[in-house]
Amino acid sequence: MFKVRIRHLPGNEDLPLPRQMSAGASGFDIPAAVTEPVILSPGKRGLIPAGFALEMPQGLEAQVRPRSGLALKKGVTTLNSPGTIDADYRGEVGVILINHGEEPFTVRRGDRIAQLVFQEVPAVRLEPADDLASTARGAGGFGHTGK
Ligand SMILES: O=c1ccn([C@H]2C[C@H](O)[C@@H](COP(=O)(O)OP(=O)(O)OP(=O)(O)O)O2)c(=O)[nH]1
Repeated sequence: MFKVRIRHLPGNEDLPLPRQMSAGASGFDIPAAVTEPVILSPGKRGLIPAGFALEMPQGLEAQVRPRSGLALKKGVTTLNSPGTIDADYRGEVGVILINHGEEPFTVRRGDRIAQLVFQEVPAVRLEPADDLASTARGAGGFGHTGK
């Protein structure tokens, strides 16, 4: 179990904290912290504030992921999916939403627009090398095995 500290930014104490909607849910749903409704026209994107900031232990990240219901029913998703919240980021979490649907989409205060999933991030040091170990795949990629 990891402990992640969270604080509402001033003026957002009325919003619920992100929460898991079932005991086994991976994600903590993020309520929108817009003060006025925001309308995303078809094809448009916007940065929706979440109204809170996080303090994670080093070695964790938080991913901002879409909600499948919004994606399926409205065509609304997170553009940079998954968004990355770094362990050392102390600013307000934001959700970059895009409307791929045919209808305008309205974001209202408190709407659950995305979800936060916490992940462990291994410590990695990149080591410059002249040769890389060979494999059967080699440089094949991008669909080289066919359909
Ligand atoms: O969906 C997102 C993605 C990022 N962030 C915040 C937290 C993250 O730690 C910071 C930087 O994100 P990222 O590294 O993806 O952005 P960048 O474009 O590389 O900007 P920077 O140069 O600030 O790192 O922005 C969010 O609030 N929501």
